[in-house]
Amino acid sequence: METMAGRRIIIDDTTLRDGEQTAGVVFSLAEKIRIASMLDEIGVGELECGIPAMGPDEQASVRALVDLGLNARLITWNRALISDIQASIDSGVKAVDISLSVSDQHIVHKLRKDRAWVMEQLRVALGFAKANGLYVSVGGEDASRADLDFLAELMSVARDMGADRFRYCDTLGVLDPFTMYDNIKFLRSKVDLDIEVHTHNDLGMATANALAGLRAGATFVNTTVNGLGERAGNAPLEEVVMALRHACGVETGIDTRRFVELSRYVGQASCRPVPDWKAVVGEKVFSHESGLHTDGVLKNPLNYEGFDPGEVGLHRHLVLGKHSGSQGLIHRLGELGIEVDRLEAVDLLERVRGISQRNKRPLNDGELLALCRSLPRVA
Ligand SMILES: CC(=O)SCCNC(=O)CCNC(=O)[C@H](O)C(C)(C)COP(=O)(O)OP(=O)(O)OC[C@H]1O[C@@H](n2cnc3c(N)ncnc32)[C@H](O)[C@@H]1OP(=O)(O)O
Ligand SMILES: O=C(O)CCC(=O)C(=O)O
Repeated sequence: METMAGRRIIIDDTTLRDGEQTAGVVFSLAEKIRIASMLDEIGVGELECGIPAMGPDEQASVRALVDLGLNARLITWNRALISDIQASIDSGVKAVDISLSVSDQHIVHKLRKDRAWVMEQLRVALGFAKANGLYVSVGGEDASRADLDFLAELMSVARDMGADRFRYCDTLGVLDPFTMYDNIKFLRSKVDLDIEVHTHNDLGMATANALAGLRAGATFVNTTVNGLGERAGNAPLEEVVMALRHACGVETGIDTRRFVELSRYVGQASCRPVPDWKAVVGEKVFSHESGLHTDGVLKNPLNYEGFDPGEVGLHRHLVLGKHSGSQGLIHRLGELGIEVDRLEAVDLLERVRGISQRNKRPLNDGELLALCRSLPRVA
């Protein structure tokens, strides 16, 4: 398997397009501007920012984003229709994703057309976009269920017509990372055209599949903040970037220290609060209660933390509850100004467990202090 060392990976974040397609999610223009600005400030290279074909409101919001003059390239989603691409041009973007259904399932049962029709639409739409000087990603919708030879043929036509890249979509999130790797490897071996991977999380493998696609040679990857997106969502920005750093040794140039701020803001704007246990940005993913873990973290955080919480803007929390051990209790009491020895801690621990089990939660400092008053020399 190839290593990724030294590879340049470009993130195309689609929070404002696929993220907003989450059933029931709507961003106001002010929210879109703030999200786009934050993504730009932390160094995300490209933002898929809307669908001008939807009409005047969407066009106006895309135009407002263009007017911000961000460093990030703005790209819009389009069907392979001249009218969609014209709406994007009118909205001021210089880059478009031109989407075509590429699986026979979609071609026959959704579009009710055939492969020749898809090829012809590609020629017409791509020809129009390139004649207008646009940067083009050709989006292969449902690529993961498509015939690979047909995909290679379509990519080859797209490349010859000047397409800048091909977007390989696991639209329904049905791939596993091994198949993803093989498919991207195959397409890379057949056609010299950059590949962008777009992965969904229906089987919980969006991040893994995104990484597999990149490892196989894709250079662009789609993400959304918090993994928002159709159904079970897309590959989360924060997971992809941190996994690239810590599992693959690849730096994207993104300032990860604002991930939590960004995540909380998008959670609020989308009315989809972030679960405490959400990988990378959940409030409690650096909380430790278990005795052996707490002891290990106190000795050296790397014993039980894959990376420093500060890397993403989080803080570590050590809590005392049912699973605690004496070292964690001694440490916390020490912070509260109470010195206890191991024997006293073991005795107190029994009562800590009892309170935690009765209340189904960790203890707060008031409860701890009250417990300590039962110690003869503290009372
Ligand atoms: C996988 C993805 O996420 S792709 C992005 C999908 N995003 C969205 O749908 C959100 C925004 N969508 C919209 O605002 C609207 O759906 C529009 C403006 C795109 C189209 O609206 P309408 O014309 O009213 O059609 P409607 O939404 O019902 O779509 C159905 C039609 O689109 C056709 N269609 C679907 N995909 C495509 C495509 N890639 N290219 C061309 N036509 C397509 C269907 O075959 C169907 O055509 P038919 O009515 O002739 O059978
Ligand atoms: O660009 C495309 O073709 C479709 C992108 C998409 O959102 C998907 O396939 O899930």
